[in-house]
Amino acid sequence: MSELKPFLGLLRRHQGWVLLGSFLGLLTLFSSIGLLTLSGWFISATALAGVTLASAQAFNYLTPGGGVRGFAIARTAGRYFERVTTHEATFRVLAELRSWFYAHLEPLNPARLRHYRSADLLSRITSDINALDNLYLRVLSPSAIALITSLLVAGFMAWIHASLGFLLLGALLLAGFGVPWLGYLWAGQRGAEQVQLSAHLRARTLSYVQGMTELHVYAALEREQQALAQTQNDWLRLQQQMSLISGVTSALMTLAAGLTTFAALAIAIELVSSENLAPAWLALVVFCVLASFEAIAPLPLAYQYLGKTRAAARNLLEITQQRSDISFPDTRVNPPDPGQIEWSAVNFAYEGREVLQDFTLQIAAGEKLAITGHTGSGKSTLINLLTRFWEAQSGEIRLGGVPLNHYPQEQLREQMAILSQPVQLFAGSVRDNLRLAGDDISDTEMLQLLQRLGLDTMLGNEGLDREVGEGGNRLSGGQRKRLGVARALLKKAPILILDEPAEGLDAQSEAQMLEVVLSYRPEQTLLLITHHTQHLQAFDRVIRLDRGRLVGV
Ligand SMILES: Nc1ncnc2c1ncn2[C@@H]1O[C@H](COP(=O)(O)OP(=O)(O)OP(=O)(O)O)[C@@H](O)[C@H]1O
Repeated sequence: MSELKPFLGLLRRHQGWVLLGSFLGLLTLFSSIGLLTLSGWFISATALAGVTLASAQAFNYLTPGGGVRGFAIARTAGRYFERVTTHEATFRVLAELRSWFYAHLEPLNPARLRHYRSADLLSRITSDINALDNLYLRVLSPSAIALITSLLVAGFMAWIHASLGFLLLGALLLAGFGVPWLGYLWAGQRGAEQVQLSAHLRARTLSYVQGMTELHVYAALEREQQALAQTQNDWLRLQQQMSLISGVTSALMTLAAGLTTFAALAIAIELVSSENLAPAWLALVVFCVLASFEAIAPLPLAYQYLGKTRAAARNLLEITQQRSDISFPDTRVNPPDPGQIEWSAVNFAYEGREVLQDFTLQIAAGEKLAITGHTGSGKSTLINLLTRFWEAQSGEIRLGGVPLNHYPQEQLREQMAILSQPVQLFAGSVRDNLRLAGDDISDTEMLQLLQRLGLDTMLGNEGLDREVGEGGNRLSGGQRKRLGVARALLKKAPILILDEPAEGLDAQSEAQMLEVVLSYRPEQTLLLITHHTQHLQAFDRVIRLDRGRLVGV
């Protein structure tokens, strides 16, 4: 259970709401038991009082009647406020959990996250975190309430007669521990399997939806649908097994309540016969015993799903306990030569696969440099190292004359505007996407640049409000690229890095785009990665990378 410890710490931060919710839960349960107990006594006492005229006149109807009404009101109001506060507590804890998880996820560089699928990470941040609401709402608070209630109600019964007290305490402890424990053991690994299977189902569904065009084209739709249906069936089978367990444990609880009530009735009849108990108390005992089982009724379901909660907790901790291998200092640096880039004897391998060998290159501030080379020769890797998404195994990279690892993360990001491969556009308008480059960019500036890049016709009547669709899917490949180039150009940074900006562009659009890129910020250092060797005459230098080494500098 150690995996749940960090989450208990998070609960403590909202202990006011947590305790209030539990207190109201306790109050509601007492009102409910009190209502049934007092009603049982009131009905039988009233009936017995009516046997003779004298006893009927002497009987006080008002106080117990008021008590019944009081309990009924307290139960209704208590239930309402208990729901409000426990849900408030849960939502606060969930919000805290999401921020906590994201705060741990965000610093993990792509190198750390490469083994996770994005649908898997999404699943952790949504359903795994949601599964943790079971911990407070269904496990901790109801268990504490059940224990306190069992002790108090059994104490009350013992006050009536010791044998009734022992019977109720024994039955509540046995059923309250035994049945949930049985549910927990029986569910076993099924809860954990549910977590893995639903993440798998989500990832599979996502890739099915995203890849529908390819699946259609390759006539593989049916095969993928069958695989998806198989995963879904596995998931449903697991759900059925869990439903069977909850059905059986809930039946056991009802059986335990029935048997205990029956035993309590037998004892109470004996006590009434031996005149150790007033006859009117017979119904009180029966109703009180029956109602007290309400305290332990929710426990089996909670403990049955505890395995799921634990698996969700482990999933989250697997991410949050990772430390980024790349750390950034806090103090800003003062680069003497902003825009200058220098790689000195850099060696780099992805998990043992060598990409850069003794790589040395200097780019002067303001220089316009194009890097060409075969696919897979390591061009994009240069960007991965410059952004510190990955760290070189040896050698040094300097930016503006300062070692790269001396830059705080924010300052490092300020140094570069990057068009990555593939370009990432966000669902929203053209303006929303360009705004990422800076909040202070005016519409006029955006429109002028889009016009220079030949993108003004794409805007149509909507202008900058034109929606680009999810991932830019309402734009053509070439329009997406150019919009990405525009965003990179709009960012005021000493260095501009463009990875394959000409991909998907015809020769004329490519020449137009390069002309804009070279002239938009003349003082900016430009590092262009491309397979296209035409239109590079205006660059200061064109170099070629071959299997991680420079050739033809
Ligand atoms: N995240 C990664 N993990 C493992 N290997 C990688 C990773 N990224 C790239 N590689 C490998 O590193 C080598 C260099 O990749 P890189 O993307 O730098 O090449 P590139 O020259 O930019 O290729 P292209 O022109 O096709 O974009 C390739 O062999 C590639 O398979």
